[in-house]
Amino acid sequence: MTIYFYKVWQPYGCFSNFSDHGIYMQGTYWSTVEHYYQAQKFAGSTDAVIIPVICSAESPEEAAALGRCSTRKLRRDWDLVKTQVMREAVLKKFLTHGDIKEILLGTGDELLVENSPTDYFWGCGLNKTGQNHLGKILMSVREEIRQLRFSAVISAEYLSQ
Ligand SMILES: Nc1c(N[C@@H]2O[C@H](COP(=O)(O)O)[C@@H](O)[C@H]2O)[nH]c(=O)[nH]c1=O
Repeated sequence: MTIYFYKVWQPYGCFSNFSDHGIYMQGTYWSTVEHYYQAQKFAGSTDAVIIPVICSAESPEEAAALGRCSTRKLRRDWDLVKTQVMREAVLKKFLTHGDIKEILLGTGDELLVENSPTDYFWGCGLNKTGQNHLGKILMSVREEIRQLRFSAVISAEYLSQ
């Protein structure tokens, strides 16, 4: 059965990048994945001064509004790197917070879909034809964490022999 998620207060809200799960990335604490992701749009760009402002935004909504401001200059390679930037942040989130890691692993092999009515890149969009890149990242992070756990069990068994 497909698992749809979107807003933090809805079922599986911890899969949203707006969920209240902070991460350390590059020596800095980011209140949510969304804060980090929006700030990375400006890394190395002439508008990089906005990065600390986004980092200290009061909420993920405010961070997203700052990052989406169309008058600021995005880094030139943003379209090439944004999926990797997002994956690294989402992986860090689930490695940092054990409770939501178990929720993610508990979804087994179910299809995860960000049910955004407006976003056809990260989500599935209103008519469900979107690319669902956030759902795909979550499923790949789930697989990576599963493999890490499997390797740890095998190592422990080997050491105890
Ligand atoms: N969850 C969620 C959203 N979705 C998130 O928005 C981000 C994409 O931003 P951008 O690349 O600037 O279009 C990405 O993290 C996606 O998961 N947007 C919202 O306005 N509200 C929300 O509750």
